[in-house]
Amino acid sequence: MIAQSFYFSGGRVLVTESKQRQNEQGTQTSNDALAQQIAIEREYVSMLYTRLDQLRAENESKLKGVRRNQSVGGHQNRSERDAYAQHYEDRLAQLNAVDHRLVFGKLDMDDESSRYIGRIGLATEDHERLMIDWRAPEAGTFYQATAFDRRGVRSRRHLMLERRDVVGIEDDVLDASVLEGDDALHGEGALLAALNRKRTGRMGDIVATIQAEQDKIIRADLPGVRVVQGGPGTGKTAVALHRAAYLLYSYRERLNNAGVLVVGPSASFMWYIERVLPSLGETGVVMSSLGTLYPGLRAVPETNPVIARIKGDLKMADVIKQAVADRQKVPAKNQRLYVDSTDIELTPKMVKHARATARSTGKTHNEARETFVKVLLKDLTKQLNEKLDASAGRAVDRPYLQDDVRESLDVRRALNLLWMPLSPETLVRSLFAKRHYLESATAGVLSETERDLLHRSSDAPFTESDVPLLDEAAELLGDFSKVTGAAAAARAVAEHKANIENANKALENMHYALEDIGADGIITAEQITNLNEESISRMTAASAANADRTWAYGHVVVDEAQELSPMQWRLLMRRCPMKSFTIVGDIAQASSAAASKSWAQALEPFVGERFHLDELTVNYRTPAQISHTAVAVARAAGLEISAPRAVREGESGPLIAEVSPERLVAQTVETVSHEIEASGGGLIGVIVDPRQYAEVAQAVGRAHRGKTGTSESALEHQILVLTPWEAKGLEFDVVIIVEPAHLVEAANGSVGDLYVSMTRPTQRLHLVASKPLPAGIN
Ligand SMILES: Nc1ncnc2c1ncn2[C@@H]1O[C@H](COP(=O)(O)OP(=O)(O)OP(=O)(O)O)[C@@H](O)[C@H]1O
Repeated sequence: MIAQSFYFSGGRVLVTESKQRQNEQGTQTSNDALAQQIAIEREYVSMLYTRLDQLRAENESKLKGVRRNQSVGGHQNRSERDAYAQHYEDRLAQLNAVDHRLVFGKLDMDDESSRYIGRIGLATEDHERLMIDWRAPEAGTFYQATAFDRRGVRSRRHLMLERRDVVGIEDDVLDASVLEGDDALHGEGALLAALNRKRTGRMGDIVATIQAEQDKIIRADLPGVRVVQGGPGTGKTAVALHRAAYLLYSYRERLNNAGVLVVGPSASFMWYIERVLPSLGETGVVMSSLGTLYPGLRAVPETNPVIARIKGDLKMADVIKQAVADRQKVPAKNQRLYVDSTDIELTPKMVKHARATARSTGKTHNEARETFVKVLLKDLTKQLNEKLDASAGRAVDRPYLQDDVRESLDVRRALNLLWMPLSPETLVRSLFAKRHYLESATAGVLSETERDLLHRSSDAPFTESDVPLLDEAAELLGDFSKVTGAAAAARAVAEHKANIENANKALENMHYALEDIGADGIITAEQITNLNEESISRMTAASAANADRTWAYGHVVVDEAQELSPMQWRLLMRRCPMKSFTIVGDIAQASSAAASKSWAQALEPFVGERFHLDELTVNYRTPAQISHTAVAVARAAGLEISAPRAVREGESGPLIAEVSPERLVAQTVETVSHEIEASGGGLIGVIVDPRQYAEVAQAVGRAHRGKTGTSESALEHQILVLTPWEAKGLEFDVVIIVEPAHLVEAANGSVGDLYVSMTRPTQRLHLVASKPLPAGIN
């Protein structure tokens, strides 16, 4: 395959040839011919943008029309119009999202036809095809055709755009006479240009330069569990997200309603990837980090790895089950209860019988409670009736008696204490805070030491490793809101009242906006409130799914999946009963204490051996010299890793500054200052062990005020100070690792965190050390 790149810049055609084939082939293409080619492409691309603008204008005007009429008419009409409005809004959002690099490829086929490949499909008003969506089957050849297997393609052209203008073209001539091997990179010039671009702190899409081994995974069928193993920088995240976009396109009917869930390790990682799918025109995907998988909760990290390992073990499912069973109590002895002024007796035997009947329903704790209460009320009423009959000396019909028993304070208190309605939060909180619950639930499962580690105060925040436990509890406890229905209804009424008040205030300010949509004077505060509440109730599948723990997704994408504990896997498997998963990760990068040792071990409890394993082998991120050193460090520590082939050579291997302990922080600050200049405004990641985090973050922040981000909510800064966990999955132009030996120490001697941190840069890696450097770095 011959790759020829031509960049057009400032009115000049710059010709570059990759692999220096130009001279060998003697195919010096004249600048005039190239300018002519670029002019042809410019004209076509300009026509595509005109069509895009036209479609936008059409959709905008249709949307305006629907909105103008939205508030009038009956409920049925309104919901139809809502559906239309939603449709136009979605389409408009998609058309707006694809402006940047709208088109990026062209195929010239053997039959003399041409196809343009872009972010979406475009056609003329007469349905004549102008551009094919990259996900369509006919676009597959753009990514898959090779000189070995041309698939009817004569030549593949990569178009490079700046704003709406074509600035370069690159042709892969699929010529079997100059076969190079099937693993050659496609559109190498375009690829390298993308890889050398400055990082923005946000991941971008790779749709223009997807490589063949990646494309095969992206376009794989929907059903089943697909694991993608790959070393650092091999494009696992990129592939996973593009696959989500592909599946949503190809299986829209099935996935639109069920939705797709994308799970990543941390909030910083979710922030890093959150723009990729919208840039591909897909907005309806639910994104969640491991800490937010339980609706309504933002869990804090679990800082103690031993606790994380204990809570991540599947044994915890039995612990939670026992914890729930422990809340279905039997009193040790008879209890005297007063109904009006008569006393009756609640015996352990009666409670055991009621409990067995309730449990045999197979319902959840909160639902089965109804049966428990019903059985006991019946027994107690019978007892009371007999007692009253005995004292009256005759049998009397007393239909009101069951109500008297139910309303007795004594009875209510007793039954509540025996089988309390519970929320998952209450169950898990008291399990860890109350010794007797903890002992009972973990007897025979955990050791005394493990139990002590789990014990904590009742006001401790929930951690990430509590999330699957809460989920497990929710599964066994069932719907808590039903039990607390009266309170919830009262809350809803109060909320509605507050909404009307807000709408009243808003109306005062909305005068002009309402005039614009032709509704001024027609709409009341009550109507606005109803409209808003309705639109909340017709939330998109994505937002509804996000708020609902029991939502069954059509597909789940798990990134950095090597970190998941068995309990986290158990939770995710519950989220997708169809077991349609894309799982990407690198077992060698695992650093969480609860992580599995292999994909087979991680998945076996849930799908047995029924998963498909793919491997990615090319490292697109890290320059070769840096990745060699990272691999050497991993191997010196006995990690078995297969090193991916790096696409690029860099300037050098890691740059090492060995200093005294007193100089460590100052040297770090100086390196940052130097790189602000040297990297020409590039993104700089300072990675430091949590124990030294505060000191380093403060020093760097003080020196570079306004430029430094030191928390997950400040990731848009040029300089980021992060722990290795937060840096997972991210990338920077320049990385500075502070005291590499500490990263190993903090991970109990494992080099996983250091290995991951060393593979974050796209350009340069600095190691600032006062302690001896770990083996493998020289
Ligand atoms: N085909 C491609 N074209 C252009 N850029 C690519 C391509 N494949 C990957 N990249 C880029 O390479 C970098 C690494 O990709 P990505 O983060 O997906 O790798 P990863 O395997 O998830 O890495 P890690 O496991 O180390 O976090 C990203 O900047 C991504 O955009």
